[in-house]
Amino acid sequence: MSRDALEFSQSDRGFLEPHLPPQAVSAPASDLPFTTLTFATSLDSSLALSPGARTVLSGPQSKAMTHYLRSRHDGILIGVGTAVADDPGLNCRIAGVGGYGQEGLSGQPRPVVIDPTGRWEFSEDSKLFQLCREGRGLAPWIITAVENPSSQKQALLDKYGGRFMTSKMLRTHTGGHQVDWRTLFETLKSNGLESVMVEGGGQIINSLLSPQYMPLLDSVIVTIAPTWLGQGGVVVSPARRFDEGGNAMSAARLKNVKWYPFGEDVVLCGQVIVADAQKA
Ligand SMILES: NC(=O)c1ccc[n+]([C@@H]2O[C@H](COP(=O)([O-])OP(=O)(O)OC[C@H]3O[C@@H](n4cnc5c(N)ncnc54)[C@H](O)[C@@H]3O)[C@@H](O)[C@H]2O)c1
Ligand SMILES: Nc1nc(=O)c(N)c(NC[C@H](O)[C@H](O)[C@H](O)COP(=O)(O)O)[nH]1
Repeated sequence: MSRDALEFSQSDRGFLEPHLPPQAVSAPASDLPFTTLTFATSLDSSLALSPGARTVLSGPQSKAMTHYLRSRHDGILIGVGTAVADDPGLNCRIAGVGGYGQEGLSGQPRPVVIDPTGRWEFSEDSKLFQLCREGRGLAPWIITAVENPSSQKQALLDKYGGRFMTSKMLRTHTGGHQVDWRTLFETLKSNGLESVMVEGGGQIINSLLSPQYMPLLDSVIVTIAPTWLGQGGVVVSPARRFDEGGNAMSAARLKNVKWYPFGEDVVLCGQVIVADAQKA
């Protein structure tokens, strides 16, 4: 068994099962993948000390939980801010998956990176491609608005079995890009991803927690670490909502909530409450 493989107990798996994509029973036909929003946060709702900083929040048990979640999803989606800040591996290191005690790549999720302008300068040295070489992870699919991405990057993706997927994106009033999440998730499903976990970062999560897109989320699993990162961090805080009378209301709330302690952290599982008017 690989020395860096992580263990996650059967009893802990049992707790999480109701919040995960269905395993054996065939789910009703849908154009959408089962989508889980999952991230680790501080007590002041920060994901990281600053946008460019890789910040460890999860303790060993909840880190193993995140890797178990990775084994239970076909895809793992992040924004380019996270790719640039973290040089992430985005593979699954649970004992018994491909590359960690088993031949092949079974149980390894497909990394999906949202990079509208092609600013992720990845290379052979990026952790993700190192893992591909070691037979411990899949190459990424990069969702971009760039019509002709760099041929050097294209060649690297071709070499490891990744790809660019060009998607039309709207521009926001601040000059940013806005992917149509429904179309994107449908595309991921039609390319074979039956389930997707979204890991962050802040901009991606805040976007998905807008009224238009939150109906796309099937499950929410949040690790809360007993620490305050302080002001200036990358914060999960979706845009404020107002009712018909113009009064401020909460942006989103969970139902069917369960809390599980994992070491010093607590893991919150639930489903976003969606009003009838939000259902497409
Ligand atoms: N604690 C955790 O669980 C966790 C998880 C992920 C990332 N992080 C941290 O979060 C930080 C990065 O977060 P961030 O908010 O700066 O970056 P991000 O990962 O959310 O990426 C932001 C970029 O993604 C693209 N993007 C985001 N939303 C989009 C949308 N709706 N449509 C089209 N493109 C979109 C844009 O190019 C944007 O610049 C890093 O420090 C990372 O370490 C922490
Ligand atoms: N669950 C969780 N706890 C954390 O404390 C933390 N910082 C992240 N961050 C998620 C983000 O997506 C990171 O980029 C990947 O966690 C890096 O992934 P690797 O370990 O390199 O595979 N996620």
